Amino acid sequence: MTTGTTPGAVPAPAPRPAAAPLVELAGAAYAYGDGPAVLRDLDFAVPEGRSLALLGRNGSGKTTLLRLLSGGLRCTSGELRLAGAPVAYDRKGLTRLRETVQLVVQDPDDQLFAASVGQDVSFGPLNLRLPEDEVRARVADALAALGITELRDRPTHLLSYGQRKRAAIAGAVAMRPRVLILDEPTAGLDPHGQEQLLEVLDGLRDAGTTVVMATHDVDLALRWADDAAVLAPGGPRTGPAAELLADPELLTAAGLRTPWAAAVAAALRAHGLLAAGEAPPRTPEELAARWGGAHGGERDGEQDGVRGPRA
Ligand SMILES: Nc1ncnc2c1ncn2[C@@H]1O[C@H](COP(=O)(O)OP(=O)(O)OP(=O)(O)O)[C@@H](O)[C@H]1O
Repeated sequence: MTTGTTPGAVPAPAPRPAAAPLVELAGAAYAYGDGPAVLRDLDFAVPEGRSLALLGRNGSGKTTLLRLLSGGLRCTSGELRLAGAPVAYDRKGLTRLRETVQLVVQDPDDQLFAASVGQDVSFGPLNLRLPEDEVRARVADALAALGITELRDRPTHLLSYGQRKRAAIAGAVAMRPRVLILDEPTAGLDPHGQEQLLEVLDGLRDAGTTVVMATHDVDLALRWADDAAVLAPGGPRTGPAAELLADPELLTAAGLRTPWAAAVAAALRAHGLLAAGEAPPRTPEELAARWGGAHGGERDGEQDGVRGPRA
């Protein structure tokens, strides 16, 4: 096992063994206690090997859905399936699920509990009773992937909020999940921290990890995600992020605003500056580079370093 030093450099997960979706909810419903169903009749398969942004208004059930997918909550009806087989909520079944699916909750303080970063990140692999060398390699790789190798011996309570977020994500990454789920991971991060985190998540996805992120940030979702899942009153809609987040009816129904890039694309089209089928700009930098005249680059040129979803 190699121990990488480049952020985002983690070993690729094992290839998919089954034709069925790796993780899916089938006919799932969930209600807290005696309360009304938060989610009902939910069929939701996580598109594999891609990045997915989960969006919806406050209280629409994003966190609940993520907890159902990761086994923290159990459907009140319907089922969670792993590679086509219903998940057994016993120790063995949940261990198997957690080897495949890892959830990073929104508040890192709900996830970090060991004295030092290294101890915290090693907790999951140790729990799997992996050999010591393997645990060491996983911890080193996860810390490197998150760019926090130098924080290994730092007490967790002395970390900044952004560092705690990274440490919590490293703990999940050390489990080498094939599906990494994050609940609002960019909330509370400054713009630089957000960009760094998105690069880390891109690195994980490019290494083969499926990355699912709940977010309220439609601009970030459109820029970062391959796919989107929008929790709307009629049920969730899943599809290419560029398609769903340019659907005004869906956005209105889900209480989401129009992403900046979608509004700019509509304006460019209205002025005949964007041909049908031509990719719209995803960022202000790309707008300036392609349409900015003296302020930007070539009209058809792709600006180096401009981030965008994969084709
Ligand atoms: N522990 C709980 N007990 C009872 N009801 C809960 C609990 N957690 C969430 N709910 C309710 O379930 C519904 C969905 O909540 P959830 O946290 O899944 O939504 P969300 O889309 O993640 O919201 P937000 O965008 O505000 O984070 C809400 O009506 C909420 O009040």
